[in-house]
Amino acid sequence: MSPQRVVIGIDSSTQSSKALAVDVDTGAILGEGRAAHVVSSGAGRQSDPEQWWQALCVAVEGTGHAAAAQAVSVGGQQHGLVTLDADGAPVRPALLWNDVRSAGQAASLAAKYGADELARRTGSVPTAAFTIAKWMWLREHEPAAAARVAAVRLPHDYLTERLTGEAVTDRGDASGTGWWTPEGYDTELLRGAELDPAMLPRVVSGLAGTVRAGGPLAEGTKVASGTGDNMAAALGLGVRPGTPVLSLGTSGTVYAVSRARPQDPTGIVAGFADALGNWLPLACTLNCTQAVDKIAELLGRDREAVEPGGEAVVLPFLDGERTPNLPHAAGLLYGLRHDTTAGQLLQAAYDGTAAALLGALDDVLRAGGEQPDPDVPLLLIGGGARGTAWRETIRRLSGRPVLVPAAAELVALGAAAQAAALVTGEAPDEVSRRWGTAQGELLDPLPRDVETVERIAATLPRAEPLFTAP
Ligand SMILES: Nc1ncnc2c1ncn2[C@@H]1O[C@H](COP(=O)(O)OP(=O)(O)O)[C@@H](O)[C@H]1O
Ligand SMILES: O=C(CO)[C@@H](O)[C@H](O)COP(=O)(O)O
Repeated sequence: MSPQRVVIGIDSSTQSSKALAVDVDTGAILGEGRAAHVVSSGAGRQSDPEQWWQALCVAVEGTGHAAAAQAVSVGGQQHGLVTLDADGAPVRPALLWNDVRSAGQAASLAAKYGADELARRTGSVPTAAFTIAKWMWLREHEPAAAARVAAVRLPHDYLTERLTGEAVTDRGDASGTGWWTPEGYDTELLRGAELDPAMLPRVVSGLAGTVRAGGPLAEGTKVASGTGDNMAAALGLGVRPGTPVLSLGTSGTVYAVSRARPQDPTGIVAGFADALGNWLPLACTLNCTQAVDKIAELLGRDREAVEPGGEAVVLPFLDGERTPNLPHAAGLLYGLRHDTTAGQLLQAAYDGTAAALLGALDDVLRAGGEQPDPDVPLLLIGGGARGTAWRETIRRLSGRPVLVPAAAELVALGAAAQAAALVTGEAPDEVSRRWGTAQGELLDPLPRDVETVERIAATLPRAEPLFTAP
């Protein structure tokens, strides 16, 4: 019998690091580790990159297979601005994807270059989430810190560099910066943002380097390029173009792999690259599982204790919002009556959250050149996909069949597939398909609850004046 071949895939997401040790030949999960991250509250959202590295080490050790792993790869939360000084130490905490303080800088980019032009060049009209807006915010608000910056990284680049010593990124995560184009970094946009391209990592695919001494893994272990967490989940599912995916995590995302390059000038759909040679049109909400959990907590109810009926509408924009692009919004409850129950209010929070994502689903497919087909199952992933109330809400508001993969950690699995590809020579998405990672429970379609969808859609424009900048 040939010896077992093991790889480790890591998901460094907003709330935590998760690592899976996976058998390369069978896809069996041999061990799992995790460690929580601290995210700042109040004005802005920040995390200390050093803390991600410590969490990665704990999670990798928690798999119980760190020493045996033949290869490793990191999927990470997208867009975050990691700034390093000349010694490679963080200049300040990373500005995260859900920090909306950079909304003004995103708006000024659109005003300067035009939304059409930005979408044509970079695939996306940047919102506050994009790294370029964060860099501009830093230069404006903390010039002394910006002046000390010698290198700019994304979260997964930073971790790959801690593992290997190599300053590298991949096309998928790079496509969320706002300065990447398929031909390379956009030097004009970088000049406008006063960022020296020499401070950016090289874009690689496949092998990023090997593990250097001092971390949780054996020296010389192969390290794959890694990618952004949504690109990693797409790889982890092995999805083919046109299959829609909806992810319920800290962020809500809806996306599909496409062969055509998306360039949506409305800004609803971000025109990301996937981690291979295709594209990943994606819409993202800032408020997803945590907003619903917060409302359940305020109501003093278990997150599953929903009740049908009533006419309440919750626009769950607790952190401001990105889809729709309302960075200055706050949460709103409308339609309260004497007979509204707490369970109905909680259901309204699920509905408002899901409607924002599902409303962008067809836009995502069309941006990638696909015709939406309501009979194609929607793949439902992320922590929220474990919950019955979430599943039923998505079924009812989408009217589609919903497939919930049995595998829970698809970002870590996608990273593991990248690592396994280095061992076997296969393409990472072929590895995932061989592992059968998308298999799971297929839930039949429910009749679409058009009344609720329309009630939410009608409330938003009426509330919009409340959501503009004070
Ligand atoms: N059984 C469950 N039912 C509903 N929601 C859940 C369940 N387990 C976890 N969650 C939600 O999943 C979220 C974490 O999702 P995850 O995809 O791991 O997040 P991240 O975006 O940080 O990777 C938590 O905020 C929690 O609300
Ligand atoms: O900003 C986006 C996508 O554009 C987010 O999806 C981040 O990538 C964070 O992901 P999670 O921590 O929620 O997985």
